[in-house]
Amino acid sequence: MLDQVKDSYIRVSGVDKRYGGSDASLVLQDINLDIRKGEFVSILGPSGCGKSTLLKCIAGLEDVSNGSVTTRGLMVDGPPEGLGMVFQRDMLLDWRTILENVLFTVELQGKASAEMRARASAQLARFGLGGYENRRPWELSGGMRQRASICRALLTDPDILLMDEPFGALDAMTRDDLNVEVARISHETHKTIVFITHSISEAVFLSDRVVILDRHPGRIVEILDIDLPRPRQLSARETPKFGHYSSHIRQVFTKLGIFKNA
Ligand SMILES: Nc1ncnc2c1ncn2[C@@H]1O[C@H](COP(=O)(O)OP(=O)(O)OP(=O)(O)O)[C@@H](O)[C@H]1O
Repeated sequence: MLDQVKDSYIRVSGVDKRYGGSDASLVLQDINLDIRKGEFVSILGPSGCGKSTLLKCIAGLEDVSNGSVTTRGLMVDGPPEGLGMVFQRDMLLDWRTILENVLFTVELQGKASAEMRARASAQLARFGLGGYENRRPWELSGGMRQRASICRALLTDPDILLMDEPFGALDAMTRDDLNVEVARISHETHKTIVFITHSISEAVFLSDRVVILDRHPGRIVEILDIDLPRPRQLSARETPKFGHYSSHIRQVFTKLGIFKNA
């Protein structure tokens, strides 16, 4: 039984999702996905295919219309314990300092303490933000802000991390830098991570498996295993195997009519 839960630490089973009434159009259709404990899974697909909706269903922020979602063997019917989220917009509050922002969620949960404060400071230092604790978000670059929001998500040491296109708004160099950071977190902490992205190379670089979605309605067309050694550095992107995975995904999107000029 324990192994079964480990192999389907997150289980999405026969999930359909419509927003609105039963005659509203399907956003997700028959999604089936088992994510193992400690696995890094990316959800890759075109705009509007339902990636964020799928993540919200896993996070218990949206109800499913059919099917079920479980985490650690328990039905999801609201945000589960031990789950951290990072969004595309960093959601930092301008009137709070960076340290106060990192502490915001634990404050809401009534768990703020001197120990949490010390942990938040240590976390910020680890993410290259030592000395910025008392700055306001608008004094930081986009990459630094996103680092702070990752610190906030990690503060209570959740073993599941859901990341909704966290680096989509960042420049390419900052994004590369944060990709390496996230790969490090995954490798060192063995958290179970579900990561939404539009970027093929980001998905291949980070993942153990890439889930490829089509749109209208959103459905899984392929789940690709990425067999590249870890820990991964950016140089992994120059290897033939990396090129093979990327070109395979491009071909899938071309066949689906999503890429016209591949
Ligand atoms: N709260 C909502 N109410 C009604 N429709 C919604 C809601 N949220 C999303 N949708 C619709 O569901 C579909 C999928 O949206 P979703 O944001 O999940 O896609 P996505 O793949 O994450 O898109 P993007 O990559 O552009 O962020 C879209 O047609 C969107 O308009």
